[in-house]
Amino acid sequence: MLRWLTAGESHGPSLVAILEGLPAHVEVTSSDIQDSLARRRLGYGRGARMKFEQDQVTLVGGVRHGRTQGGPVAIEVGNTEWPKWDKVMAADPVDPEELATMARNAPLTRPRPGHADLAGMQKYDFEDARPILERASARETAARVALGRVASNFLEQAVGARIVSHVIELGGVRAPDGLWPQADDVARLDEDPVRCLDGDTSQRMVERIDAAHKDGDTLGGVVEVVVHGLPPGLGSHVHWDRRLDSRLAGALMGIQAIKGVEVGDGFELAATPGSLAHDEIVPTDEGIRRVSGRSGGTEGGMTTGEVLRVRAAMKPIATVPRALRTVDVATGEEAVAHHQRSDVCAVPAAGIVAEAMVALVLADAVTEKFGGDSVGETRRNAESYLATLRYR
Ligand SMILES: Cc1cc2nc3c(=O)[nH]c(=O)nc-3n(C[C@H](O)[C@H](O)[C@H](O)COP(=O)(O)O)c2cc1C
Ligand SMILES: C=C(O[C@@H]1CC(C(=O)O)=C[C@@H](OP(=O)(O)O)[C@H]1O)C(=O)O
Repeated sequence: MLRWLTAGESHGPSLVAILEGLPAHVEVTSSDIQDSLARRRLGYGRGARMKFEQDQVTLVGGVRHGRTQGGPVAIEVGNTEWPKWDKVMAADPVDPEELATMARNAPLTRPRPGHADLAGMQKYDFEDARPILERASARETAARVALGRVASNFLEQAVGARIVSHVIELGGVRAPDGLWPQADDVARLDEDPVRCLDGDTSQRMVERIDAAHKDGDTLGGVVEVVVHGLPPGLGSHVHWDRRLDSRLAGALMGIQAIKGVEVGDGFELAATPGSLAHDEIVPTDEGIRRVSGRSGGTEGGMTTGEVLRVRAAMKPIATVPRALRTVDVATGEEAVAHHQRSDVCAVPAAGIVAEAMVALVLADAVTEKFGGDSVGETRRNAESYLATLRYR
């Protein structure tokens, strides 16, 4: 079983993340993690902060000479903007007179609709939205992507599975149906401004972002995560919380701003007759296969061994430049929501975060099915399972 946690605030000194339960000998380096974090910063429509801030990775524990040791992996993602926030976000008390002179520390009393601000202030008893928004911010997804890279190295080394995501819809512009990336398409997708496989659609998505930016508006969209090379039988039909689709859906819904998840053709299947909705099973030279991939590679809460495909729908960025109405909680009067800067659209980045969440769920399912205290042992267990499958 894998366990993982993140801690840290958006403008704190760093984010920290711990992953426990991985076997020894998973090859991973700080530069692998740095590469994955750089991918999360990509994407047309992200705000100024993505350009001036850097992620500084330190592997604090669990890895020696490029390999895991079997203990918890601890990663720190430092934030180069910290010196500007060292008083406002200090852990220890700061002289209130000094704080009072800092514009950055002015209480945020006009909660932004679509954010955790108001419900968080009510729940945690704060008159200032700062302590809420600092932890609610999607800055935290950097820590998840760092852990996700360790998990995805494990998946590739243990069972040969490879993960790739792409943007299939952005601001209402939709890519043609049926386009799925191969694992080797990652570099090409990373070069596209919106990580879309289809060049014409990508161009229209970029134009839509430009129009929204000009209008003081923001956009959402849909990402799809595709995993090649998974064995059949990860997850289980026997109980709701062991079903892989349930675990994937929970993990994806746990990403900031994700409002819907589909497995395979998801909602479209609900409108399709049964004769056309399922993936027929046929004998082939490579063994028993499905003729289509509508189910998204799971049946009965288990992987089928076909391509896994899950989608996540992201709502538009909530800090809308064209100010939304709110209430100033200091006065009780009508007001407009706080806005300093924000992304116009972060759908491409959400795809990278979704890859990380899928990697963590699958790595957990692989350790559960195959066990192993070294990655070699996990691999041997997986190979022996595959070799003895009666129906393949
Ligand atoms: C990668 C990523 C980047 C985001 N960037 C912003 C942003 O710049 N501004 C903003 O208002 N919300 C941004 N969000 C969404 C917020 O973090 C916030 O959590 C969300 O709007 C609240 O949604 P929830 O109700 O699903 O938690 C981003 C989300 C993700 C996944
Ligand atoms: C910092 C990151 O994303 C931030 C997520 C975010 C939000 O409200 O979620 C708001 C923006 O931050 P700020 O309000 O400070 O401009 C984004 O830049 C990041 O992804 O590393």
